[in-house]
Amino acid sequence: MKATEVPEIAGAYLFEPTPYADERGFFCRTFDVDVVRSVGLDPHAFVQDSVSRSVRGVLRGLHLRSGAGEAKLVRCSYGQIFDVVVDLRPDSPTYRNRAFFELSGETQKTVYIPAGCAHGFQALTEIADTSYRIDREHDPSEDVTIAFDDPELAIPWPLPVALMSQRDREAPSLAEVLKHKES
Ligand SMILES: Cc1cn([C@H]2C[C@H](O)[C@@H](COP(=O)(O)OP(=O)(O)O[C@H]3O[C@@H](C)C(=O)[C@@H](O)[C@H]3O)O2)c(=O)[nH]c1=O
Repeated sequence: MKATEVPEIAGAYLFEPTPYADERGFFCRTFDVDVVRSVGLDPHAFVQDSVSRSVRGVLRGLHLRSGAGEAKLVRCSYGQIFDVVVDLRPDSPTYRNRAFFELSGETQKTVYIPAGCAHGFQALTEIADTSYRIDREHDPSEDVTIAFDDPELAIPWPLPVALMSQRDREAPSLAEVLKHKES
């Protein structure tokens, strides 16, 4: 497994596994304590693993966590997603940068997203399963949502939006979220 820095987002990493393919399909390691530790992350920090299933065109996000935030490992375990990270840490050298990834069940790449960044994705295949590891227990009272179509962010979502949660549909703009954060 290879770990590389994500140039657009300070402290973010991309983990690329080496799949072993044969006539049955493939085998591939998706998490390796030694590799995670080699880039300075604590592999034992992760406390919850989750998966979401989405149908084609579903958009989830952009989500941010208030308080201490939440670092996460994100991987598309089946299908394909267009994945988006936005740096919203005011003290970061890459503040307000965006990064885009194509994650898929074929490559099994994992993105490490530092706390303080917003995250969202769109499902590109009929079914797309997205797996997470998070470093703090989920707490819905800390959920923050930013409009997926915020003009300042101008994210090039590849497909028309098929479905979104009510929370995501009603999300405020980035400017409103940042104003609230500062007050
Ligand atoms: C995210 C999450 C949700 N839930 C519950 C709450 C709710 O009843 C149900 C669905 O939650 P949501 O609608 O928030 O799920 P979803 O919109 O898929 O939220 C996810 O979006 C992507 C973009 C992320 O980055 C994730 O961290 C997470 O915020 O699952 C948990 O129990 N644990 C969790 O970690």
